[in-house]
Amino acid sequence: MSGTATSGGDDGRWALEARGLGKKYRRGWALREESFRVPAGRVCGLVGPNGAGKSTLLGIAARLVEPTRGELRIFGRPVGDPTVMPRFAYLGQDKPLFKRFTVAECLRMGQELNPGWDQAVAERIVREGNLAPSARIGSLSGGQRTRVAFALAFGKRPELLLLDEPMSDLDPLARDEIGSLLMSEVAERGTTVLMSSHMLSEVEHMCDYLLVMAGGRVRMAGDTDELVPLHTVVTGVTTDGRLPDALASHTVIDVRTAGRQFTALVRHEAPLDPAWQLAEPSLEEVLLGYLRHPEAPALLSPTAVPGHREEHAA
Ligand SMILES: Nc1ncnc2c1ncn2[C@@H]1O[C@H](COP(=O)(O)OP(=O)(O)OP(=O)(O)O)[C@@H](O)[C@H]1O
Repeated sequence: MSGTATSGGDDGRWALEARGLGKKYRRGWALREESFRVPAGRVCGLVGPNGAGKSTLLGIAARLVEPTRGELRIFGRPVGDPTVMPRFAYLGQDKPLFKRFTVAECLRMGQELNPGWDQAVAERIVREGNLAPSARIGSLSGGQRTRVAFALAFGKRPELLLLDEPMSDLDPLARDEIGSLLMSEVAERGTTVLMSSHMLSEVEHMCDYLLVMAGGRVRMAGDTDELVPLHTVVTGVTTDGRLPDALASHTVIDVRTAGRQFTALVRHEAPLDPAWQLAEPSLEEVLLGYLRHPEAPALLSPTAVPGHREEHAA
């Protein structure tokens, strides 16, 4: 983990720390006074169904959305603190680039606005997409515009990258290339990434931390390595069409029956019946279980709970 507690009272161990963070729109709460944290140096997948509150959370972190309640800290500083802005880059779903600018002019703007600008990195991303520096943004395809937006985000050399469904309009090759670039940034520079995505295979491949949301609430948060092994896929037989009583000793997240057989994703809280067939689920299976059942009891690992002391995070 790359973040450290720094002088001046800020605590760099937590890239994001939310306490009672809420956002209410006229039609209701988009984020319901939630508390969680994301350690620095991690790639955190932000997962949830449409309308879960993911963009709202990313918008609050990027200072585009004003919270109604609570507080969000970035690297230990309140999100409104002027020292926070240069430390993150945000890539929203609509990527608002100036359409009349050329690609080169966009990069020049990035250079002028950002003191730590890395022109070589930004140019490389543009070049690998075969984009002419003289091409106007308005003439580019959606995926090509996304590439320029990525060049601007990476060129800023941020400590925190806030990405709202960043790769949804990239072709498979560009997706693979930008994904690798993201992973090498994380490995080389300890950049923290908070990335919303509906592509569970992408989340499984890239993310080592999770924030699962539904209905404006956090349903699961923590280290993937800690969360996944708390679950088991149990297969067994029903009795007279009923699920076995012993299943009720565990938290059942998702259960399906086919003929006399049942398959359940459970959070095991006691030894599991040896008559059942047991398997460790993939991250994708766990995510699907929680997405299908947003009413399942929330699961936050200690690292994800603000105020919880975490020795190995220091
Ligand atoms: N500017 C806004 N004004 C009013 N309501 C809003 C606004 N932005 C979001 N909402 C509402 O807040 C809730 C959460 O929306 P949000 O965009 O954060 O969800 P999301 O998880 O990012 O969804 P998606 O996966 O579809 O992008 C939704 O019910 C949405 O209608």
